[in-house]
Amino acid sequence: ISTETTLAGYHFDNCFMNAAGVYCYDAAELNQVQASMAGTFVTKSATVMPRSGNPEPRYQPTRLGSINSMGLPNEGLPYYLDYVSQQQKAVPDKTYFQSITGFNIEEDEQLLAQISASDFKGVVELNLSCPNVPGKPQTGYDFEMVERILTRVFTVYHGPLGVKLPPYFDIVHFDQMAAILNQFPLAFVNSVNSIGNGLKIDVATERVVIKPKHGFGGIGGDYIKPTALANVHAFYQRLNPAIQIIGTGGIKSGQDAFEHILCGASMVQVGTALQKEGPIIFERLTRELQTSMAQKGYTKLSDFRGKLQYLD
Ligand SMILES: O=C(O)c1[nH]c(=O)[nH]c(=O)c1I
Repeated sequence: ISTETTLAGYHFDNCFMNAAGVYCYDAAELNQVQASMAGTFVTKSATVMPRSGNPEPRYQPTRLGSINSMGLPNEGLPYYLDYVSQQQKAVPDKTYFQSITGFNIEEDEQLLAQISASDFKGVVELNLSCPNVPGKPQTGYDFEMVERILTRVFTVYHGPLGVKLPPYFDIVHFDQMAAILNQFPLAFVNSVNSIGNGLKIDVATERVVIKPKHGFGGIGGDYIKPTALANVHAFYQRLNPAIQIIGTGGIKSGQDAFEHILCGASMVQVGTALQKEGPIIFERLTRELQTSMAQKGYTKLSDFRGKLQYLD
């Protein structure tokens, strides 16, 4: 029973990987995902200059998931390009993901120019959905801006590239975003990023649990799985089949991954649960997914990918 997959024309031995932001800040963390059963890794979203991010505490696990307002801390794109370049030489038969995010179109173009000038041979994940930089709106909710960004991006960059989207909650928004995304030769769409600007409260102290933004932060974990599944399936139904789906959100078991794939995902990313259990989680998730598949007589992901049935 195989959990291998293909994305952007590349083969991956396993369909599981980390979600950007989790276990991918530096070489110490990335090495652990690289050494795990994950099929590959994606780096922390990289910006033009290194960033220290928001004041701590800025991440809190909760009983049902997590809340974070990291504020885009990262070592800057050159750091990650160097790391990936090393891994391309050390472990050449794997394809890696570089996440990037600019503060405007010019920065997006600058980041992509840096990638083009490097020996990077992987897949770019353009993050359009960071909810935690004060004053920076979630680009994914500004449809005209998304169209302008993608028009510029595909004019200047010609390698495999996908976008990380925020969750949408309105059918008309799925229709409008799909109409924009279908205009571009995207390798994939990754749904979903955290549900932005949630609030977790410590009732004993009557205080919020993270410092930035009066305690407001992106929500991950069990809370967001129904929204994640809906976004995966909505785009799977609407997008040109050449644009694959990466499913992210609420995956903490093999069955959760099965559900994302049934909704149409070709790759699944793990955030909150990876943060809690560490990269060893990929062994359990892979085993559990294989068990789910075996119980249903499936031997490969394409046996059931996108085959969610309706009641009508
Ligand atoms: O606060 C962050 O760094 C962050 N946190 C998230 O939950 N999603 C994102 O895309 C980012 I860039």
